[in-house]
Amino acid sequence: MGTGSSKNPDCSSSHGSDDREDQGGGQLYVSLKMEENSYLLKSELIPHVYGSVPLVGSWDPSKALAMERESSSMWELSFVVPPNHETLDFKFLLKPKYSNSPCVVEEGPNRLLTGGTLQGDARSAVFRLSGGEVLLEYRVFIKADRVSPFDLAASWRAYQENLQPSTVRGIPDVSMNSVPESGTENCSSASLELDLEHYVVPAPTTSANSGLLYAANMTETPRSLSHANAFSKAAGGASHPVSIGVPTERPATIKEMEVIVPDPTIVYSSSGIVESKSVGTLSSLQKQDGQRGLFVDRGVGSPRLVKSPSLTTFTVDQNVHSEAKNPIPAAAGAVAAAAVADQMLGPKEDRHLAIVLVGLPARGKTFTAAKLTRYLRWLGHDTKHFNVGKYRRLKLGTNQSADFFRGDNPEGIEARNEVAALAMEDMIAWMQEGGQVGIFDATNSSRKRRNMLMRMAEGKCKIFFLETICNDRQIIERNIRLKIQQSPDYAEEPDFEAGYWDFRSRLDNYEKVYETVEEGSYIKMIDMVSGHGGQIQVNTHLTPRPILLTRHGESRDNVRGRIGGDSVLSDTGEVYAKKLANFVEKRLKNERAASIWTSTLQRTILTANPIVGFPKIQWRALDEINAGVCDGMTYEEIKKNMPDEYESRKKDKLRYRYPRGESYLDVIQRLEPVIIELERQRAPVVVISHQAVLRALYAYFADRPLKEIPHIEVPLHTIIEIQMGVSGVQEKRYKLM
Ligand SMILES: O=P(O)(O)OC[C@H]1O[C@@](CO)(OP(=O)(O)O)[C@@H](O)[C@@H]1O
Repeated sequence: MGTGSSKNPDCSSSHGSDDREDQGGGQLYVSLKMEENSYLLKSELIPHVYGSVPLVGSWDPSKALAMERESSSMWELSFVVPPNHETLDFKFLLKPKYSNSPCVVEEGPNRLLTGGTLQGDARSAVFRLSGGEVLLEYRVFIKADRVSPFDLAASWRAYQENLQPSTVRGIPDVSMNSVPESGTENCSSASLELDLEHYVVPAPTTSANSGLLYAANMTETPRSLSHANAFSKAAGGASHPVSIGVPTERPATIKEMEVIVPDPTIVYSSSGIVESKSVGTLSSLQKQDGQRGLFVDRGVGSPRLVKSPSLTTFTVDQNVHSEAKNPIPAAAGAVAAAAVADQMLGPKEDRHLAIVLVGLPARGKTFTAAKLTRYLRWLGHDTKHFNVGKYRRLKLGTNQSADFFRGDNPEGIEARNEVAALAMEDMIAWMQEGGQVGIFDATNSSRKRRNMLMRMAEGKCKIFFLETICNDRQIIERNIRLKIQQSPDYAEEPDFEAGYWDFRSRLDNYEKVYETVEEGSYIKMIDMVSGHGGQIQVNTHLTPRPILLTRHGESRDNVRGRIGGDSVLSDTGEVYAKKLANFVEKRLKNERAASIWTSTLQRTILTANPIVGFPKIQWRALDEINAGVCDGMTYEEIKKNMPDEYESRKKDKLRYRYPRGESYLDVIQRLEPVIIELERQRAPVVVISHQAVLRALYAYFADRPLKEIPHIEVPLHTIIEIQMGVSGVQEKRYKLM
């Protein structure tokens, strides 16, 4: 996301020790303030900061950063730098906000900021106006605090949401160098500039950055509330449409979980074979933990599924599936439920499925629901996420105290049931219009509430419960803190502690009446402490890590315009391979582990060749779309010799299947194990693959609609960095050549 505000120094030189310092994580949050002493002289000129690094204009006054008025006499500018930032030389200047003249630079030498500390005295800033006759003086203050990535992310989100100063745990908004200067390079040398920011190119507007930040944001806008006019009325009695700009909500988080899935679609056998009927793939469970070097997967399945040796926590709901013998292999709730959904969508009359979340607050329900929604949509199921909290806030406002959630507060219970019923009605109405999978996101923590939902679903859709149980105090604590920072329920609570204790007491109220699911069909996701009891690790974790997607270097077939094939790299492609190795070395230099995934085709393997120091894994699932009888032809040749095929593909590129080859839909299906594995990885992964495959993978992370997949731009010699973490999914693109 480019939070770094100053250029990174060459860490291989004398800055090595700073590197170590940085490992504690976090950034330096620097706040510069100027106080006007000359009250008599209110100037139209706005204080700005300009200085030696691009963040502050590289000494170009027209690019100086404007300070914001904090109070009638105080001006403020805050920004974030790495703790080991290079020395920043800067000065204050005065100029109008939207013009560069007049422009008055402060008197005296440059100011120096090193390690977040201002060198020398924080002397006043003195400006000479009106030909030197008038002196304007400001007192200068500087403060630097180390802040955690969570706080930064929260602050940045607040900034993006509000586009105005907000305060998140006392941290005002962050100024960021979001579009660093980019440049292209034509030289044939394979080395890269030390500063990778040099290669950043803007991501497309529909990229992963565009709207994925708040999970509850993406949920359905309550239609029942707008239809029933249950919401706002203007003073004159005229009704207003329900505002879509409702307060937003961050997903709570789960660090890692075990999924216990009484899943009718996955057949388990003790031989370690897993068959997922949802995708028709058959893959062997293979254990290769700690493996280094080249591993060749000749099948399309996951090369790295970890099987649990323990059955102790495996719970099977007999209502759902009485034959399951083994716990499932590593798979997220999202994936398991996708398989369930697939199976349940068989007969025509059963083509609607409600997945009802169950769990105490701060157990990661919204996060799970958002992931499920994304995954099911990517698989092609029409899926919607209904968040009951959003309904509650729209109908009842955001300022409900903990008392509202008491189990012995009949009005509170009634109001909460009412909004839950409204959301369920909306969900069922949407299904009756053709919607397939509805994800119903609320605590649904009592049997009575769940009975109500089951009754409403009767004859209309299948229903199963997905319970998220988390007993890890640390994870819960972290989720609670995120909730206070990010939930609209506490947006108007300036006092973090007050919000914290209110939410704690809300949680107590829920805990007193919570009833775990024992009825109907259900899946339980039970927390898991890594390494305890041989439990399965699944992919629903939030360890921030980048996934780097790139096509192979240009191939000889690319040069000739031939599709498919298995040719080697062109000269340009070879240069890219070297540059990529250089890039990977720099980008991942601070990572303890990472892996390089390629297809089984030469052009990706050769592209990965110069990369050293990381294990490489070949996946057949990452091979390019199989062009069948057209393999090796140019598009022109296909048009000339097989005009009907050419036209059919043009008409429906997503569904078109090359004779004896594949369609994009086929590619998406075979990528399922890759997605599961990518989600599960805790370390960075570099995926070197092909145009069609990367379109499908990218679409999953960027949440792009199915129909767009065959047309997504995935240029050669460009790296798409996807950041997966608590703050959602973000994207950055580097163009190396
Ligand atoms: O679906 P379209 O747009 O044809 O793109 C897929 C094509 O991209 C190509 C290049 O044209 O992939 P690749 O990057 O592997 O070389 C073809 O091999 C492949 O058939």
